[in-house]
Amino acid sequence: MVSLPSTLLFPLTIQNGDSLCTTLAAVYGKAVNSFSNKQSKKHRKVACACVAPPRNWKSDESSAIKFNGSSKSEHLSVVRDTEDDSDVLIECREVYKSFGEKKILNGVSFKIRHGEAVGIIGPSGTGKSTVLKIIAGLLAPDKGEVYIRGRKRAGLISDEEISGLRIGLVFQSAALFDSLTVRENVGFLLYENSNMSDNQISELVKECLAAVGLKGVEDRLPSELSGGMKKRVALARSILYDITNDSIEPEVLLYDEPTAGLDPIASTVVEDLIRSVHIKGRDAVGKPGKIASYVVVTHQHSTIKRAIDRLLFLHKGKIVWEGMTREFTTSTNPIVQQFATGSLDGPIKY
Ligand SMILES: Nc1ncnc2c1ncn2[C@@H]1O[C@H](COP(=O)(O)OP(=O)(O)OP(=O)(O)O)[C@@H](O)[C@H]1O
Repeated sequence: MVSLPSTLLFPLTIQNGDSLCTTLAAVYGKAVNSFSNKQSKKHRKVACACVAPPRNWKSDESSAIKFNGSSKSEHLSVVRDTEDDSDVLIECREVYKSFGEKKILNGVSFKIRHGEAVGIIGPSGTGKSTVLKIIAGLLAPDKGEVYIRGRKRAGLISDEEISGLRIGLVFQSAALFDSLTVRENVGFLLYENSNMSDNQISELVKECLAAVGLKGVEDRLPSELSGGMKKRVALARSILYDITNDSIEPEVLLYDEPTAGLDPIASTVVEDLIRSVHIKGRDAVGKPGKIASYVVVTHQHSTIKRAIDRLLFLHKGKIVWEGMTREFTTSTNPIVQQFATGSLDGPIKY
């Protein structure tokens, strides 16, 4: 049973022409405009979050790096001594995905460990968002496996009875429901899926908004917010969880281009927020963050430098390079060099 309040669902690109709200509502299993009437608070299975019994973690190792055989890294700062995978939260093993005739992923393998801040970079259209959707269980791979805390996920997240790890996807577009207030947007899944009272949810929403530096906006509609504020609201929604649920599961957040379209200063704010809600950060009210690990898909250099410790470079359906962020600009890999400098000359052709 999964009742993850903060997990957002569905591809960024809505393929069938549905509005985002309609589509999200469909995923949540009800129409948005019935939201205010519904107070049944019944638990329901939603298409999200993930698998496996809790384990004990080793100490945090944000700079931990592990190779999967399909990629190379240079100048390793930290080499893990053994094959101890007890801190692996998510693993993609030889994942393939095509859309029709179009082969997108061609054997993608990597691991996300507890405490990590990982970035996925690479040319446009190379399948980065597709990887996030596969990790989130919104798309099933054609071939290959996804392991969540060591347990193989059979198909889509919605098909399975799962627990042990919450996975949240933060959309590039913020994906707020236009007709709902900020409070209703942030608390949406708790109103829908938890047994918490309205007052409890309201308090929690307030706390989460404060954690991302937003106060007094609960009654506003999304149309009354700036783009950067909307992103913060989306972030607040992603860190909200049911405090009455006894099982404390680690959470991995997946950010799809969180700073796209923002000015440099607004980008810095969002980058720092991403850091602040991580377990190694402190949020806007000084509390330690709750997010165990996160994965960011981005094209922005500032985001790579500021919010990411380890990078995976996706090209032609494979991870062709991985390494620590500081190795990115000094890499001798021609693909990485071309990407880092934005040069037209090199192996990446448009
Ligand atoms: N549901 C889908 N149906 C058909 N094609 C799809 C679908 N989702 C993605 N694609 C195609 O798969 C390819 C990879 O898309 P994806 O969004 O994962 O790339 P990306 O690396 O995130 O791109 P960008 O950096 O431009 O955001 C694109 O050619 C896209 O058109």
